[in-house]
Amino acid sequence: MNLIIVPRQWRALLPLAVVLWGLPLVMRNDYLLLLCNVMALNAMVVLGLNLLIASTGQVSLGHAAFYGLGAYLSAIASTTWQWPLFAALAFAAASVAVIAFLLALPTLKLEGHYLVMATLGFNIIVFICFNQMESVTGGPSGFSGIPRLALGSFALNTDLRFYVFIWTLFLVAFALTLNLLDSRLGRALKAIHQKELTAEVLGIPARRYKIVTFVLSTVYAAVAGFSYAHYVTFISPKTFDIFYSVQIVTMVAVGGMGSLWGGLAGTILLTALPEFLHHFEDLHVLLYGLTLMGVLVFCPQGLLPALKSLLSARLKTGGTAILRPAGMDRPPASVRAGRGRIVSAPFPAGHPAGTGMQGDLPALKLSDISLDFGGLQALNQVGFDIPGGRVVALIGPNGAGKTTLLNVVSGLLRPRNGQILLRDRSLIGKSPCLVAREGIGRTFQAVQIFQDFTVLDNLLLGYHLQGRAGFLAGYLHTRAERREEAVLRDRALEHLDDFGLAEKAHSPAQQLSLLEQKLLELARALALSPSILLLDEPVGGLNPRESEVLVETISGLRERGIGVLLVEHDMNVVMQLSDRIEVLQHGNRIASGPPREIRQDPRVIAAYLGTRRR
Ligand SMILES: Nc1ncnc2c1ncn2[C@@H]1O[C@H](COP(=O)(O)OP(=O)(O)OP(=O)(O)O)[C@@H](O)[C@H]1O
Repeated sequence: MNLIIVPRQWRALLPLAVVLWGLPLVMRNDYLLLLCNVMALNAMVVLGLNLLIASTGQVSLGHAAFYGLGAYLSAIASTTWQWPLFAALAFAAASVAVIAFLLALPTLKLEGHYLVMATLGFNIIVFICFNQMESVTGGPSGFSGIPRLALGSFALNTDLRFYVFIWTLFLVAFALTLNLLDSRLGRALKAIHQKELTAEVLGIPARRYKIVTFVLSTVYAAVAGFSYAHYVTFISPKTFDIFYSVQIVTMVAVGGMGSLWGGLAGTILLTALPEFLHHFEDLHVLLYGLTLMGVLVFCPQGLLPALKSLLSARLKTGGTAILRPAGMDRPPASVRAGRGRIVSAPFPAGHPAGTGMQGDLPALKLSDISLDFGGLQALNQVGFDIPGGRVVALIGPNGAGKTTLLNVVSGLLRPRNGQILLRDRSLIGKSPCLVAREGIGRTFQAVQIFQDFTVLDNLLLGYHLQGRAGFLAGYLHTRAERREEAVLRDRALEHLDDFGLAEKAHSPAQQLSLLEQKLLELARALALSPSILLLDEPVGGLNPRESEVLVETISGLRERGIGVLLVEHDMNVVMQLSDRIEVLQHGNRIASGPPREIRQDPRVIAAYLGTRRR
């Protein structure tokens, strides 16, 4: 096997393909062949559902309906309207995609499990339609006379031929899905799944991607439905009821939610199990239930992830696991040597990096921002400017409204009234994703690093906006997509080096010390090429020596013309870093001025400095 031309993510797929294609040579049993064909159809629907779960964390309880729509629409097009099979497939897939889009549009706007409810309801409605629209669907008696699949003049009219066709189709779909998840878009989708708001402030359009992924996942079901209809040549509503949707979700849950390989394992197990348990006659339902319960109780994360954790635990106890090296908590060598400051240009050419105007012209202008949480006035007509190349500190006692103001600026909260202008462009009403695109980067009070991503992948999320490759390029891993990814990786590695993190580029981010995580989060925000950076308690939790590293780094941002809005409780850091200090108390701006004035302002001393914990 030439590992150079086989993409990394496909390497495990090749042995699977060999096993699947070789199986009919040893398995000369028509019944088992039929069972394998059913397995492949289920695996196709599960693959689509797993793509949705892996990338957005959303679950659908309506995939049986999309499977059924694929089957019925292609049956009607090819039988009633006498369309060629290829046209029937295109019609069925496109119609399902449009229906899924219309369903996702209002549903995915809402947070939580509304998609589950909506798809459950949708499945019930579609099932009723299949039964009631007798003149079109044949009603409960079913739809017969569907033409068999054929590739040109080659009819797939035996179980064996269909086996080769459907498993090959599945392997292709599996390979393409692995490609997608391994691409820039796949990285963004996984980020949405884990921390949607963090993904949004990095400029990733979470809602759009969720809708596209949902639509794509239903197309897998439609293609499986098409294959099923033209394999069995007769369909009836019973096959596509809500129980099939539940069965599909169970296969995903048993295998491992969001794990493509786990989904395949779950499908094989749950398709084959009832057939083998039939030997136990009346006991088969009980045994099936016990097996399901056993898997879900002992491996709640699913079979494959459980197996993985078991193997890695074994490796660790055997002393072969990669352990965190001693001294990991110390700042990286480059940082210790004073290289924590950004020394090389982290901003690519052609991006508006550092276009915040230097001097005292405002890059960001906040006016009369007010916001209430129910009866609590968190911000009351707050307004000030942040010039490019300056650090403006926002201080105030706990609950003064500092984080709320950062959330308003970054689009996470919408103020009751007020205006936010970034170089004359209003940010009011813009989503966090659009605000990020306008050139506002931010870090969070509690570090928002994707713990199980590598350090490099975390940083690459900050470069998402600089990529152009879409879903199709991700699926096909086109040459342009690979080239673009390579450029972004080089850029990210260089940027990591500026922060002394290059050596750990391929380590999981959870292995980083707090200082390193904070540096990574800052590096990621800077990867957006922001003109304004919002920093929420950047030195919180760090010791004085570590704080120094960050102070030096933040101070260096001035040279780039980046305007910084710094929320910080550490007064030494505030006095050291800021060009101007804004003071909030109970959502009101009570003072503003250079550090030496604020230090002596009696209102500030009374409101904040006098009451702060020592
Ligand atoms: N989502 C929310 N819902 C209701 N009240 C909120 C919400 N977020 C913040 N608040 C309230 O708004 C006020 C301002 O909170 P905010 O977090 O902005 O304060 P802060 O100045 O950042 O405080 P700290 O220094 O402790 O982080 C507080 O009284 C807080 O309890």
